[in-house]
Amino acid sequence: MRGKKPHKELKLSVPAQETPVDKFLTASGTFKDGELRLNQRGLQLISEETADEPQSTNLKVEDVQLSMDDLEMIQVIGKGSGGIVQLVRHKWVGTLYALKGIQMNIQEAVRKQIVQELKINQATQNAHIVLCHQSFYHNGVIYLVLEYMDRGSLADIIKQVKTILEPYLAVLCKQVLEGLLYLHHERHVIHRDIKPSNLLVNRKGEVKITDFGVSAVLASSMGQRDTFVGTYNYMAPERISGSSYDYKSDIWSLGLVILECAIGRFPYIPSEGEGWLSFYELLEAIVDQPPPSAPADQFSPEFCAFISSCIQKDPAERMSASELLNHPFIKKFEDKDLDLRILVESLEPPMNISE
Ligand SMILES: Nc1ncnc2c1ncn2[C@@H]1O[C@H](COP(=O)(O)OP(=O)(O)OP(=O)(O)O)[C@@H](O)[C@H]1O
Repeated sequence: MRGKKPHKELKLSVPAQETPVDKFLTASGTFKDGELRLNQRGLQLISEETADEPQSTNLKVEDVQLSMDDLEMIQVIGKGSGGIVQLVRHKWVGTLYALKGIQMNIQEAVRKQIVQELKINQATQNAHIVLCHQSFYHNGVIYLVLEYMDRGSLADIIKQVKTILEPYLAVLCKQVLEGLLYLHHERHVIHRDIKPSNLLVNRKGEVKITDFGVSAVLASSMGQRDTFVGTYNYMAPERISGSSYDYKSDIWSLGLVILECAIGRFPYIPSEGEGWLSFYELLEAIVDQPPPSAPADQFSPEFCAFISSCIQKDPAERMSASELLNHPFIKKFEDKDLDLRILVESLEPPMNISE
């Protein structure tokens, strides 16, 4: 088996229990799961105590509720494990949105992800988190109306530029850390799926975190009870080995992403001339091998130290988001007035859309 090409993205789908969709639908076509109500007129979260009371049809929405009829489809811009993401335009106002549709084939794990994503999105407002304007349920699909990030994801960017220089990495990383600081400290949320395709960029040079499908609100300590549907490449060793984990698992993932952007390839490589034997071999490498590091002959001491402060196998040795925001690598470029716009303007946008 040796000599095989490395897997690009290793994904594992856990077998899930199917529950008939009508278990979650009321007679009026409202998707209902615990404290969550979602229909064509929008989303409502109600407290657990009132969850079993008769349904109020009076859903509260902040603004005028969007429906499918208001949106003109432009094109598909992405595909994730939950469904497709389309670029849409508001027919009357002209605003562009990314419409993420999640098919309600209603497997237990998928349903949990959606409910989680809706709850976290509903409560989250930060300059470095992709805004979810609204959500609605339509014909068996749950839709999230997301802020459109017109330069796509970091995965799209590194496909084009191969590597990103340290000064830009510092600016980019600072924005992700601010998003993580908000999630960890203010919302007590572990994102759990920080990876290049979940860090989105716009033409203003803003970087924002998205995709809360597998995120978790940390109560006291987090065990290994959750099933995970997604990419394992960026997963921290303590999560792979089933130990308890916390916010620091996001820091590990961020470190790997930033190192990947710097060196132009996923940091774990198989031994010379050999491919990964299997998905499990990579997981084993993450758990058993020393963590990857930035080559000292190619990068500044500050950058190497920053990467090492993130990619520590012992989570207690990893810095927190707030500590990393004060790291010399981030500080070094803070007063240089560097704008990520300069980098993104030189790139091909994922598609040509005129607003
Ligand atoms: N708000 C958005 N603006 C612009 N593009 C987006 C937006 N949200 C998602 N996309 C694009 O759609 C792709 C798919 O997103 P999605 O969150 O469904 O899955 P993913 O993170 O790529 O994969 P997975 O579901 O396996 O985690 C993203 O990689 C990105 O390119």
